Amino acid sequence: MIDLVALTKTYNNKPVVSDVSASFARGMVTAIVGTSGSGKTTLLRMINRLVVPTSGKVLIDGTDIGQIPEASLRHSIGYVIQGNGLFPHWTVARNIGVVPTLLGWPKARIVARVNELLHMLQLDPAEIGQRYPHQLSGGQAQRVGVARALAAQPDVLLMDEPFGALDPVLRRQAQRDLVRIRHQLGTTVVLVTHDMSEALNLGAAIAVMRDGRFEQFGTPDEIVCTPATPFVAELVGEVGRALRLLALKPVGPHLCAGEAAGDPVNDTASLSDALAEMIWTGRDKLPVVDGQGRQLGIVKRDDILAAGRRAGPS
Ligand SMILES: Nc1ncnc2c1ncn2[C@@H]1O[C@H](COP(=O)(O)OP(=O)(O)OP(=O)(O)O)[C@@H](O)[C@H]1O
Repeated sequence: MIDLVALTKTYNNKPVVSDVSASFARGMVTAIVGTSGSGKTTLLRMINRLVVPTSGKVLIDGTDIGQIPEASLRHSIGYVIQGNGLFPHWTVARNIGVVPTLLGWPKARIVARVNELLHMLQLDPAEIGQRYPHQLSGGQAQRVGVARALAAQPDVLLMDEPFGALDPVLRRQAQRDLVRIRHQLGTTVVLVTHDMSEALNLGAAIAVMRDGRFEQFGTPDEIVCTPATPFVAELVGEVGRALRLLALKPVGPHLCAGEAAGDPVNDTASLSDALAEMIWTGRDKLPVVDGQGRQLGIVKRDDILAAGRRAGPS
């Protein structure tokens, strides 16, 4: 758990982060979203003390990070930035092993850890490990940057616009990597992005930042359905709100008994994916299966439409 307590940073008497208090849940992705200059990066960098707060504090699992020596703090928190920040004259393997090396891990353990991370990020250690950063594609370099941040098994991973330089296909892949990593490792992730769709897709909680403050801090559902201010509503976008909502909800809870023809959807697919499949194939119900391909029931178009409708009087 990360607690921000009245966290404030001023530069030249101008507040850049103003009196922010919030708790980010352990093992979850918290997304910080906002326009350029709203203070997202400054807030993120106060969590690993790359920026020292003017006042207030950050607690990680109850410990004030101001009390932890800087070197051990940085080593215990993974940090991923846009453009990956790899050392250009070092091989991929050496780049990934940098923090374990600084921590004095035995060589064999470092090699094993580097290989394990490359495998986890679906990169072939034999092929990629000995390359230099300029010999990698953008997507590969981004994955190596993530592997490096995870090398010393941090509990917390800070990510600052980590997917900003990737094309849309690689971006989706990298987002899926993040979901998998968090699931496998239970890492607490704080993700800075200016892209509300990315925040809604990845965040269990979302902080919408403006002028150094949190305008709203809530679940994706709350941000979409009950935006706290006109600014949040504008970021979410009035148009397409129903589809955003459907993208957040899985098919599973909307299952019902019955028969339907054609290709099935998975119960973990989103309602928006199920609806898109219905539109594309001209069906009004789809068979639903679980991860092992077992039939669970069907999902109906009318139920999906109802799930995307706003609650309360229209
Ligand atoms: N070291 C610094 N000295 C003075 N001002 C700074 C410093 N670092 C950041 N700022 C200012 O603080 C404000 C917030 O910057 P920050 O980088 O945190 O915003 P951001 O929301 O991450 O923006 P972006 O999305 O463009 O990266 C900006 O006005 C920036 O110019």
